[in-house]
Amino acid sequence: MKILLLAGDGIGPEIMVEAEKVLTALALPVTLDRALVGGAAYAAAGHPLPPETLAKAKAADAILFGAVGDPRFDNVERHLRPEQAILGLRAELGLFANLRPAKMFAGLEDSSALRPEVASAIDLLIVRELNGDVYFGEKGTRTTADGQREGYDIMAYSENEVRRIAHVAFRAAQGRRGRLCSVDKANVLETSQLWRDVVIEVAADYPDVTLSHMYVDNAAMQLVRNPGQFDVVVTGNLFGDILSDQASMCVGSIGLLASASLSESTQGLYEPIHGSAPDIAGQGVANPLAMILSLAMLLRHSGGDEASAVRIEAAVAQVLADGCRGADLGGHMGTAALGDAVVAALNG
Ligand SMILES: NC(=O)c1ccc[n+]([C@@H]2O[C@H](COP(=O)([O-])OP(=O)(O)OC[C@H]3O[C@@H](n4cnc5c(N)ncnc54)[C@H](O)[C@@H]3O)[C@@H](O)[C@H]2O)c1
Ligand SMILES: CC(C)[C@H](C(=O)O)[C@@H](O)C(=O)O
Ligand SMILES: [Mg+2]
Repeated sequence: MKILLLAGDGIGPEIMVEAEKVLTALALPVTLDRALVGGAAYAAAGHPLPPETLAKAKAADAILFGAVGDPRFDNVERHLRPEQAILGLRAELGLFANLRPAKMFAGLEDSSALRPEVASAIDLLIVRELNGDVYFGEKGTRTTADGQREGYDIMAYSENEVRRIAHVAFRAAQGRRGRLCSVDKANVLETSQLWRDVVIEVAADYPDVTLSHMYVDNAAMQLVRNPGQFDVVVTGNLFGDILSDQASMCVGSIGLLASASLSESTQGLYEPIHGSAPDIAGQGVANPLAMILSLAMLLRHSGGDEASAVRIEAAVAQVLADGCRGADLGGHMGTAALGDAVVAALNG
């Protein structure tokens, strides 16, 4: 398997080193390649997703992605901003299905932003559509009739886009506890009404899955009131982005949530849900566990290597059960020490 490592910006390179340690410890028959992406690529080559990087991504079986984003480039033209790299990869590779699992690790109940008895029940999967919505609709700024500046981003979903993500979500629910909650804003948005109608149509193919619907404002509330009620949540690009960051604090830290971005093929991109964390970059304190868990998802979904994925996940669970904590979880272990602890648990 050919894996492309795109470390990116901020804490991206720091946490990527730890994932590479884990990969080395597993001694799998993989070939690794690297390329610049994000602000690092913009600084070196004038574009956040240079053609060489995109070509390498297309040729890879899987991509392990750190994070992009650099405050130095927050004011460059939008199409050259570091974040365009990840958006470009999602679009160019047809990565429409973003799986973001959030599960309470044993021993972390007191680290949740929620009460331990509420948090301990969390075992959910957010299936976020990744190729549509306001992210990819027509956007711009214009001048209104009365001379004001106006920004706009068109929210749109075609029925085919909804149908294909709905199938992914229903199949995921079949492999879990058989419950799917579709989150939308159908009381206000036409986009969401079509979303809901199509999800209901697709449900006919999955009589073994119990489908429910929830407005996104209520979903945000229910996620902190009683997160244990959720099994699989399917939602659009923007709502999924927001709800997944929220879910991360319900299980203790954004430094724990991994993700898989999947296409129609076995090719996928795997990344933590967090960003480049400029506020802690370069200090060696970033939590590498989301990155390491993203590697596990890579091996499972693109590598077909369930055994290695389970080994990594068990090692991470062991490390957390043993009390290893970085600053994000109220502890003192640095990025490298946490990576070393996972490797030790793998070998132990
Ligand atoms: N997929 C991506 O590459 C991605 C995702 C989200 C944000 N971003 C970009 O990252 C930059 C920073 O964005 P932001 O600050 O809104 O979000 P962020 O996720 O980078 O950071 C939010 C907060 O969480 C903390 N945090 C994040 N990851 C952590 C980790 N592994 N360990 C410990 N603490 C961690 C940060 O220190 C910060 O306080 C922006 O340029 C943004 O566009 C990129
Ligand atoms: C960096 C940004 C474009 C990205 C998104 O909004 O999808 C990030 O927040 C994420 O969650 O991966
Ligand atoms: Mg996000």
